[in-house]
Amino acid sequence: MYDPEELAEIREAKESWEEGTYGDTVDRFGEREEEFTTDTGGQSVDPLYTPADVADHDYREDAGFPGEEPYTRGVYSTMHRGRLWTMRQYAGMGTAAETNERFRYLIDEGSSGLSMAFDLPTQMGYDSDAAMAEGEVGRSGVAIDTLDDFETVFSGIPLDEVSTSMTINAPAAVLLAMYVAMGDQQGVPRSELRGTIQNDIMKEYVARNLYIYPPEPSMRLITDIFAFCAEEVPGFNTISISGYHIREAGSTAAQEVAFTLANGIEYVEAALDAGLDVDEFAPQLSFFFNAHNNVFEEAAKFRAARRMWAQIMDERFDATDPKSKQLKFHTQTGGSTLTAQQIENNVVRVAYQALAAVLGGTQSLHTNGKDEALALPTEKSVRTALRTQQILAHESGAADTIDPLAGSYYVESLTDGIEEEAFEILAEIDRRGGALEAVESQWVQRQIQDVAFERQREIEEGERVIVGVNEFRVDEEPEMDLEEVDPEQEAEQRERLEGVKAGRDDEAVEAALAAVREAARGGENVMPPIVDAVKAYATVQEVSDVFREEFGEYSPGR
Ligand SMILES: C[C@H](C(=O)O)C(=O)SCCNC(=O)CCNC(=O)[C@H](O)C(C)(C)COP(=O)(O)OP(=O)(O)OC[C@H]1O[C@@H](n2cnc3c(N)ncnc32)[C@H](O)[C@@H]1OP(=O)(O)O
Repeated sequence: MYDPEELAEIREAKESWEEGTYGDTVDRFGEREEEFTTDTGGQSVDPLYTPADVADHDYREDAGFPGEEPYTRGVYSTMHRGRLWTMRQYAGMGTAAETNERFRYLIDEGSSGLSMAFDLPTQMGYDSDAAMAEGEVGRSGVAIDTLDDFETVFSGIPLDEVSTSMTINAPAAVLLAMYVAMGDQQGVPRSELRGTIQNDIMKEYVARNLYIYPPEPSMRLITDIFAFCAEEVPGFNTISISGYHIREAGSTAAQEVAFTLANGIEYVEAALDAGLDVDEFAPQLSFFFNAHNNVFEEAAKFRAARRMWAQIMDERFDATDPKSKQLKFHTQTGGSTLTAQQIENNVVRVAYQALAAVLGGTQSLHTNGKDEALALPTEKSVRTALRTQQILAHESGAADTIDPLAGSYYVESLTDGIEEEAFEILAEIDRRGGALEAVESQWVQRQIQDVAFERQREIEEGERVIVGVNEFRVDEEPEMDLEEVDPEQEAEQRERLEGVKAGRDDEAVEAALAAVREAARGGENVMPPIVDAVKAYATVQEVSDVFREEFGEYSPGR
């Protein structure tokens, strides 16, 4: 990209700067650290970057233009100038009615998409009246037992006007079926439904641990969803391949990218093995990443991930539809970076993390509430979190030009570095027989644990400064006004479920569940019978139990 002669001059001038102007000062005063590294320690950070650091860059091949391959600069041609990212605050409160209230509040305050958090029993395919559910109903999100709960959650919310993301994995097929049934009830054509189901079982095995079935049938459920959506709900994102939890478990930024894309590759291969055509399902794959504190490293990570996915889809899978190669992603600010000490400092952390996500070209963003690591966020902290996005969108200028960090010698070098490291990890995963093998043998988990352990040591020994935790401490009682879950609501939800069960047509439920079983045993797509079952008010657990009986349950460490 640069004239070789000019480059040689720059290199020479930099050497003389290093020896003279800079070197003299370092000799006299030193620097704050012996070695500077990126937040996750993967790359050392030089004092200064120059054109020499991007000398081997080919602008068109490595950066290109927004909306064009390799999508380094963004998946859409106008990016945030054309449409701001979706402000999508993750929420789910105890009962369906409370969740409906919070959703309406968020929409009134300017949220542009919904993101539904489910309680643990729902995420594990249990109803609120199951013994396993005791003490957990409505705690970490909303309890959904039947379509009746969905009707309450979405009351007054037209599904053709708002897109909804659902953080549901093992029982994703059932909740997707409920969303489709809800749309049918509201008279919204299926082709107009917009949203995302997380549906990412691989990262449950790696980091989040909310799995039910063994890998093979889990993959079958996922590819059935891909096929069903391609036919019936083509605008829905069928999966949100998530690096977020991998990073929360302690990975580096490069590992986050590598393990997430490796899981993506595993899904594409499973779908191809199931006989789908790559361009039929790949446009609706979506991704989900974390944003930690190092603004430049994080922005570079998003750029690298886009460039890598385009290459993988092109070279490995021969995708031809441009949409198959566009890595669209949601970002959530880093939960593990929040501190209980001086809780208001979290607002500042979240703002930097959100800036990184926007500079990195995110499609959708959740900004954490300052209290989110401790409890469900209060209405006030949710509002501040949303306002953080609105200030970024309307006051900071960060959304006014596309990929503004491109061309920064530093950020381009970081982008290259993350890409290189992540491709090396992908090659190692290939050598180990693919992502599933690497996860089942615990290799992936061990890689993450090693980094997490080292990071914890650095914090404990004061090598890594966490403001308010190991430095800049104050001696004060944390002032916290945390959201509390009403203990009565568990009993209320059980009664509600009992009422639905008493009022439904049991024979219709039996027949619908039998059809689900038949599809599970045979090769038919399981989605149409699940839609029928939820319309008959079969519960999440009743459908999940059919699969438990047919597929068995997973226990790790075979
Ligand atoms: C931690 C916690 C836990 O563990 O419990 C969690 O997991 S929370 C996990 C929470 N997860 C989430 O919330 C995941 C959210 N994910 C998503 O929303 C999706 O997967 C996403 C990342 C693809 C974003 O989808 P989205 O609908 O918000 O945004 P899109 O980018 O698809 O844009 C919406 C529509 O606008 C169009 N559009 C957007 N921008 C432009 C532009 N500049 N020019 C022209 N068109 C544009 C798109 O083509 C699309 O249209 P069209 O639709 O017609 O193509």
